[in-house]
Amino acid sequence: MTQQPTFDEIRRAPKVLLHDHLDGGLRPQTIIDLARESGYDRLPATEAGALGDWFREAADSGSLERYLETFAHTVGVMQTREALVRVAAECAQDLADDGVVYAEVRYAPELHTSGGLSLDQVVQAVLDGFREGSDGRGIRVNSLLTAMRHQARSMEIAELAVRYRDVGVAGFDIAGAEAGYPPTRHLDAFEYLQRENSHFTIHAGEGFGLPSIWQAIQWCGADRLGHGVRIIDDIQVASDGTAKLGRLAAYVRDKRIPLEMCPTSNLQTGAASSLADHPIGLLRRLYFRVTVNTDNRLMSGTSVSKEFAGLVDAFGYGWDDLQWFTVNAMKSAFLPFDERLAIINGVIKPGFAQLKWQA
Ligand SMILES: O=c1[nH]cnc2c1ncn2[C@@H]1O[C@H](CO)[C@@H](O)[C@H]1O
Ligand SMILES: [Zn+2]
Repeated sequence: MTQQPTFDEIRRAPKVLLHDHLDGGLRPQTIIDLARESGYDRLPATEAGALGDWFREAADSGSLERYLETFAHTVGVMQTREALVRVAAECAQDLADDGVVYAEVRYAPELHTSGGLSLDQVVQAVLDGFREGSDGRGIRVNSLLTAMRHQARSMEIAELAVRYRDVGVAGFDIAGAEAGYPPTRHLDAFEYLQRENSHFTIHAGEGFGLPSIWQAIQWCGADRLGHGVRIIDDIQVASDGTAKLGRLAAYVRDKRIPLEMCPTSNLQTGAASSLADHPIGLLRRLYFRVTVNTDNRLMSGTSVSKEFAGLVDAFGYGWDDLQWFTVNAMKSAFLPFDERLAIINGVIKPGFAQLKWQA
């Protein structure tokens, strides 16, 4: 009971994933296959092991902008219906193999139209892939549609998200380089989504600090924050460990605004310097609504189980902590309340109870 969860036990626990990019989670061999089929000739390596290494190393640059450059190769091979169905199906399979029972996986439809697909065709292909890959595997995967923050198509993408909301699109997001592209550039899209009673999350407080988080919440009305790590800039910790929250940090905690934290990704982009120093330790101690996520499984060589195992090592977390993160994530999902409750009470709690009992 007091033993630390092992990696194998963590893998068997029912987990929830809210922040994972479809174009950041391809299997290296799939990239190679799809590049060959489509004639994409710019891959930096042609052997799966070497290509996986290249992504992890290239993404480990200390800069969000350089990290994002690696997506040219994944997006480059995701331009046909067949490619999108395959990538989405394999994503669902890989998450199920990792023990994920509910996932919201995001991607930017506007990045997948250079082969002639319409935005609707892109969304339909990914929905079909998730359905195919989830079938019979004890996982449910919904889509989040992302708009790129440096582009001007957010209204179109928001409308797309609303159009598909009853058939597997759970919400909307904006992503891309943060500095210089404040979320308020897309205010019309967020106001439209609010009028439609729709859900959205915003990447904020990763490559840029508090003003970005403040805008995302107080101007745009974000339901959740992608990353949100820089919220610690609004928290002062005294030498005796007591913490004083500024007004924004207090608001985020009081309103139970979910933080979609992605520890390994933050180490690569320089948003945190080491796992032991990652703000997740403090934020968990202060009972912010922290969730644990992968961001980009390919670029970070990670999975939800690996993120959990890393946190167990760094902070000594036990089963109760891992269950708390998981229930937090399920409570924060863009699903109807009764469906969230059914997964918490019917899947998560019994699954963790069994593992705790065995440990
Ligand atoms: O951590 C991140 N921060 C900001 N943008 C990101 C991150 N990871 C991926 N993307 C961006 O989101 C797009 C759609 O999935 C990706 O193509 C990438 O440009
Ligand atoms: Zn992200």
